[in-house]
Amino acid sequence: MNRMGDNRMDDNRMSDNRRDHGRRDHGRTDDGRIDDHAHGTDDIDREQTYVSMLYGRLDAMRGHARDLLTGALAQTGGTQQERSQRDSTIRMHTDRIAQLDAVDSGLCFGRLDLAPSTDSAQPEGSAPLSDSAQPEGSAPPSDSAQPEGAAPSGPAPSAPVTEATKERRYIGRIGIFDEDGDYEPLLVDWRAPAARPFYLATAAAPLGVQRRAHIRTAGRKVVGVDDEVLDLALAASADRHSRYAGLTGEATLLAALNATRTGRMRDIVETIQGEQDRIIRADLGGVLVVQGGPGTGKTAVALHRAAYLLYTYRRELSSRGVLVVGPNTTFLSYISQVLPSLAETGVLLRTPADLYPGVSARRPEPAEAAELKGRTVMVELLANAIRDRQRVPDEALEIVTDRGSLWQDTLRLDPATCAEARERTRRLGRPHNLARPIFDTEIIHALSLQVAERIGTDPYADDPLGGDDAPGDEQLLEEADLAEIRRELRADPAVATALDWLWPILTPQQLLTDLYASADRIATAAPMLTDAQRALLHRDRSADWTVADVPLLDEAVELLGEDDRDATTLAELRRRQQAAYAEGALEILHGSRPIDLEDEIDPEILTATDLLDAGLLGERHEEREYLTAAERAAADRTWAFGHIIVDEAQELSPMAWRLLMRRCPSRSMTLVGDVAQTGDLSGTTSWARVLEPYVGDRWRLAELAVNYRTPAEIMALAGRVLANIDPALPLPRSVRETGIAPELIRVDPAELADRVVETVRREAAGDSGKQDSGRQDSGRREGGGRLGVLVPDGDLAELAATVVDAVPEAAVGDEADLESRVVVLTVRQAKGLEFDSVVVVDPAGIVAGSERGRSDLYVALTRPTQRLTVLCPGDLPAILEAPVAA
Ligand SMILES: Nc1ncnc2c1ncn2[C@@H]1O[C@H](COP(=O)(O)OP(=O)(O)OP(=O)(O)O)[C@@H](O)[C@H]1O
Repeated sequence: MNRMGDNRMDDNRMSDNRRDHGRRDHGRTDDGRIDDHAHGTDDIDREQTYVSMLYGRLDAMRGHARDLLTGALAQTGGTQQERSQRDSTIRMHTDRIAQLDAVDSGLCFGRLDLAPSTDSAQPEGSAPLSDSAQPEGSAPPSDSAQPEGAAPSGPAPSAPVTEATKERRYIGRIGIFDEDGDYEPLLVDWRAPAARPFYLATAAAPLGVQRRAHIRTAGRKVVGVDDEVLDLALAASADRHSRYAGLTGEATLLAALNATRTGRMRDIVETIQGEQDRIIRADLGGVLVVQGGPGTGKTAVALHRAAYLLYTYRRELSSRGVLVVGPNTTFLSYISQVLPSLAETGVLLRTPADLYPGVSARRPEPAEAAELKGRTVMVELLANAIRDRQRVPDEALEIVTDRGSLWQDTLRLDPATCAEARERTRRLGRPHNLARPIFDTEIIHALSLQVAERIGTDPYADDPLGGDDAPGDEQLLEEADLAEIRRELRADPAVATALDWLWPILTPQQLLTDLYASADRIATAAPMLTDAQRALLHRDRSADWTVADVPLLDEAVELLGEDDRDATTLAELRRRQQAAYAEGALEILHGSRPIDLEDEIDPEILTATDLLDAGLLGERHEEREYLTAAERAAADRTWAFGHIIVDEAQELSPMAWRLLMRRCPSRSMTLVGDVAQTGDLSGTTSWARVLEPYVGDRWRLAELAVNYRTPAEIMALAGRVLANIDPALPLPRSVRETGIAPELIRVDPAELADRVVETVRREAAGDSGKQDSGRQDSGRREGGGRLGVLVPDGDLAELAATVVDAVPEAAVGDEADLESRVVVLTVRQAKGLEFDSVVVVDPAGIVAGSERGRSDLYVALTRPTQRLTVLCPGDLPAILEAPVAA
């Protein structure tokens, strides 16, 4: 295992009232070369002019893409190949329009003023920086600026830099080039090497940057410019008064961190910090583990890394696709906007419950059962269960054949023949379903000998006078006759029934359903388990699948061999996806038609929706080639992804790791998580243990140590719980203080529900009732935003009902709408989420609820961005009273 460069920041906490620290003093640092204005309206006006120009270009690019799409949609007929080509073109233009729509908000967010003739020096321990504004060659980036360009592959060489780009470089969500002027970069994609100094430059290592500006916009309007001057002397003097050196774009960062949450995660492209940037841009190959405490930006980093990899290694990844695995559907919907806002739509987002195509595992089950199913002993158990289905009858099987009068008879398969056929077949070591033809051959052969004996034996073989056969040659049938008999036996329904009984073709679903439903089958397959463990597996035949069943289904396919029926399902899935896609293309085109058409549709103007009728749509459905890698991968269990990113990776069971590793034979993976937050019993507390079977010690570790979410006051309380989990685990340092202490409230257990409602009403109404420093921040809305109520598993139903009674718009449990003002969840359901204000109900109940209850409480306490209230029925639990770990 290699540790990536030291990512820790020293003493970098900000409080709201210090947010102006580090802003530039324009008078002191003007180098005379850069057009310098007083910070204020002049700055804003100047940036507005530039930003408006960029939007003009964006609109032109969109208009062009729309015209191309309209043209492609208008084409009809042609050969199969031409139609297929046309559909790929339609897909490309549709995606392009969607991308350009997505980057409209916050198109340009940064500016670098560079020292004259200074190359951006390469930061220590990082990939080389270059002045190139695009990832490959001198053409505009194919992914962002133009769909038809050559796709880049691998880190890019430098491109020549013009005087203009040396002096001032604008950074944004996509690259835009001056098509009328030598393709000079007007806006540099944040992922391009040329944008890197925006994230990495510091006063101590300015990388050629003299000034960095964060441009804040609302819609297309510039509303603020936050400047930083990267001047060592100025920074040194400021640092003497600062406790938070090392952060970039402090003012913009603080505004983002303090902003009221919406229930959807935002991208952090404007304020990525140096330690995060190094992870985002780490090499594609190998396994990278990102370990970090709560709120350190692991999820944000993982998603931006996906966008970066797709940009930099597009050729490799667009054909194999990128899979992002998150803990549950609520979490996926929480993060669902991030990649589209970065103009990346081709990533497949999945929960562990959805990794087996065609199965959506939603049934909850006891934690102990899930833990047992997550153990690797299940591989042996499944293999046993399959062997158990390869039967040998206790007595001879009678098969009444139906093959014409010649040899219509009852054949007999005795146990010894069946056992021998089974043994010979097993010895070849093929998966069960794929071995069936071999078993069939063995049995058919045995039966054909029986038939031959009955109809082909020479009655006079022993009679030297009875015929012209040589003495002892009893068989009158020739090989061709025997082959005919075998063919007829194969076609005989009675023989087929016998074969199905002896060696049934099984789907993984059948295998597991039959196994779980039979105590006898479980006993045979699981001699290594205790009675109590075997009882955990037993369940009703009609019960739905659980998350822990998914890796077992997948493992079962490996042991059984692929079943043809999966291919049929796949074909149907593809057909439906194509239909949905074609409709989507029309919708997008309709949605992004020129604004002036919205008001008054001109009947003279022909739009693509007029040209593409239902018949054509139907024809388009026949085509298969234009599915993206992500869409094809979603329906294909055997798909090998180009890269896999796993969030909350500490929660995966050993069996789930086996499944994921099968999906990524190249082992190009980013695993983000926190071993202090592991809640599932089958999750891990050691990355080395998880990875050893797959990559030995050949993996890299990057650590994130700064908490961007949870204020210092709340982390001090959470630190007590962490020290109780493991005093050796480091507590991430909060980047900011709010001056609001968490409230720990003892309540009468009999009044718990009432007190929950009272607190929810108070928080939802915005009357926090707490001491506040009186500071008001631009991004902060006192009492506004989202409230999370986190309760012990067993209390969810009752407490949620009480809360919904009082606050009808409250959302509850699995798949809750996170945009609701109030959301009631168990801690497990709140994994990875955050709220402006959190009410943790019954911490002792949360701790007692599971063997990993202390980790659950740690997770619960670290969800707020602003305020925390803890309601404790009875006494305060000791775990919250313990001294803060050193
Ligand atoms: N560089 C940054 N700029 C702005 N916001 C950031 C930055 N880094 C992290 N954040 C914000 O901090 C919050 C926590 O980030 P994130 O959810 O990615 O953390 P995490 O490490 O995955 O947390 P957990 O393990 O607790 O789920 C999010 O609101 C995220 O947007």
